Amino acid sequence: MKHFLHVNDIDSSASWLSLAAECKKEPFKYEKLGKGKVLGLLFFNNSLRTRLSTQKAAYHLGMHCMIMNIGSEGWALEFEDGTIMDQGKAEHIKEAAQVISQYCDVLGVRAFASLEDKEKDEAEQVLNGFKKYAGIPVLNMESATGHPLQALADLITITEHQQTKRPKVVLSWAPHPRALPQAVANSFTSIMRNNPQFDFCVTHPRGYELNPEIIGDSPVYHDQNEALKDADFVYVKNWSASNPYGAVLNNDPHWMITPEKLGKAYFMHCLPVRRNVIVEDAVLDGNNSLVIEQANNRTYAAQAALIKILESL
Ligand SMILES: NCCC[C@H](NC(=O)CCC(=O)O)C(=O)O
Ligand SMILES: NC(=O)OP(=O)(O)O
Repeated sequence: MKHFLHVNDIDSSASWLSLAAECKKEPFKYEKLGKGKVLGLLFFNNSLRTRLSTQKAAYHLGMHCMIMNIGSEGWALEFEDGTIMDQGKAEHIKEAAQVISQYCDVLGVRAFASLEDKEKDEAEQVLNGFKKYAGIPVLNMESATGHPLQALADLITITEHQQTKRPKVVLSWAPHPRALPQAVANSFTSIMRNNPQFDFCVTHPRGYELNPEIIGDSPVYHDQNEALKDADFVYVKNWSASNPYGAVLNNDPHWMITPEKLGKAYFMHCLPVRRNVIVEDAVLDGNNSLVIEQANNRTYAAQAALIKILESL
């Protein structure tokens, strides 16, 4: 039984990319694989793309999909062991996960970082709680520290548009009014490092350092213009600071991506994106934006991950 929790669960980029391409060309090719199987999708946070593209992927695979906004419609869940549950939380993950697993064959979970307790976020309490107690394969639909389905869709998109053998790919921080998770930046960095054919670097203001274990030996620039020089793909994302954890330290509008900064490079963002805060209208409305195609590829990324899971059952 396979889970899809992290980009490291992509055992071979080449084979996953060709599987996704096969699904894009012929979406119903694996329709029989999921027949009679139920995919449960649990959302502790909002979603547009993840919810609809995963549901569409399930449809292509012949699976039935059950969706619950568990964060707002379900009982508040307790994740700690041995707690006296006399406060607000009505149900323990131990029962909830076992019950759900009787209804579903595969379980997708979206549970963002709290951005309050770094240790708990890094322990992936929610995702690992379901993995531990559900006993069925778990699909990460953005957890506290990662968004591997997004990273796979991004890898597909870059591969489809690259014009040279070793394109330069820059991950750039951009300002945002709210404190956002590091999950997207983490998974994008990990998938770039797992595919060293890309000339990858990161740029962010001081104070926004990502986890050093994830960054590894990737070059990091505090000067955005220096990082963007000769870029082929510019992947833009806000994330909150690491110290103090979850803080907004910088709102400098000079980090916003403009057509001048982008030059000839392609613009990428996972969406949803704040116009004229993260990126100027002219970039999103111009020919170099890949954001719509990235969102399209979410369906085939989810389909590839679900095929690998279904084949392991
Ligand atoms: N999965 C796509 C990104 C989800 C989330 N963005 C957000 O919450 C943006 C919300 C806002 O713009 O208010 C994030 O950054 O991880
Ligand atoms: N990119 C992404 O995961 O979008 P949603 O948050 O809308 O699912």
